[in-house]
Amino acid sequence: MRQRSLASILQGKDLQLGYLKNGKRREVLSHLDFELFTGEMTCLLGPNGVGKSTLVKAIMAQLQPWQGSLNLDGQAISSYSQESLARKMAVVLTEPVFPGNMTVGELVALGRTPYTGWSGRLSLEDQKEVEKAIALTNIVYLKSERLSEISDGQRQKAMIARAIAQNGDLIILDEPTAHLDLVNRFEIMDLLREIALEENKGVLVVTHDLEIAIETADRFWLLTCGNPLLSGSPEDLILSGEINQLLPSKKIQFSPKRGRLEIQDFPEEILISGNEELVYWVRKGLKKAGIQAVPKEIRVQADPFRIIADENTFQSVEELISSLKLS
Ligand SMILES: Nc1ncnc2c1ncn2[C@@H]1O[C@H](COP(=O)(O)OP(=O)(O)OP(=O)(O)O)[C@@H](O)[C@H]1O
Repeated sequence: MRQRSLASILQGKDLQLGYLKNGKRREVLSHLDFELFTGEMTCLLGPNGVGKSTLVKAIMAQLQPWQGSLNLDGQAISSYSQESLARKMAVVLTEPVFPGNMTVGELVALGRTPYTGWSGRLSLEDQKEVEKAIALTNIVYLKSERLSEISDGQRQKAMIARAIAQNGDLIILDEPTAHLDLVNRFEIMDLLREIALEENKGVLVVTHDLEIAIETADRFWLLTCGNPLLSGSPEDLILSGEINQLLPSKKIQFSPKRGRLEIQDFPEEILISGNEELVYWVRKGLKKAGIQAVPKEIRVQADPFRIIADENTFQSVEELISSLKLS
């Protein structure tokens, strides 16, 4: 079993961030405290507009904090030169910004720019780092493919390989799974966690994928309007109920039992008996169909699947709903 070796790589203390608009200050985040560790994947979650990308901009040294301190590896981020910052930290943003005729191999090699200087010529060591990044992300077969001729998921892996080739201690990704299908979203997040663990890097992922993040992240940072940043393992935040800070509507809540979001107004008054799993899905079907009451008890049987209601037997949830709607 692999052991995580955690070391604090990024620290924010009493941070205040915002923008100047028409000469006026517009504060976005204040009194922000956090610590990011190598050897684990941290997911930053929060509603639209709360300031996640603003925080990423500050970490990338593109936005100067109005107050507080922001340190990378014990040194103020603002004191790094662009080149030395690029050797410490790699960033993957959502939108593809590289020309479509560039090959995957060329893109990953760009990760070595902080080391190659203006010539861009790769040393043997640079080449080794590029190969290693390509192998780690399982895209060896894509090396000669053009960016315009591969899928979104493959391109995202190539972008991650470029960040790995940069070989800093910290990788930051702003919504790396946007536009990807479910399987690719899982795969990318799983890959990022592997990299954090195997390569002992700090990985910070901004994401809206709560359920995938629960499956893959070691730590959550929850950012909600007007509250301090909440940091903890997903499991602890679920058990304490603090995860619901992300869900301002009482109607949609996180179900600790099911490990996912659920609409809370299930018609519990409908009596359904049988295997818990089967009952759950029958109840869900009735809820979605807007059926609030049925005359008598409903029984659900497994092997073969049957729903018995009012002496009638149904072979599917759909059949039951059609019959209830007609009665
Ligand atoms: N360049 C800018 N100038 C002024 N205000 C900005 C600027 N960029 C962002 N903002 C404002 O800062 C606030 C936070 O924006 P930010 O993009 O950080 O949110 P976010 O949490 O990343 O949102 P999302 O989940 O939608 O990506 C928003 O109200 C936004 O309008």
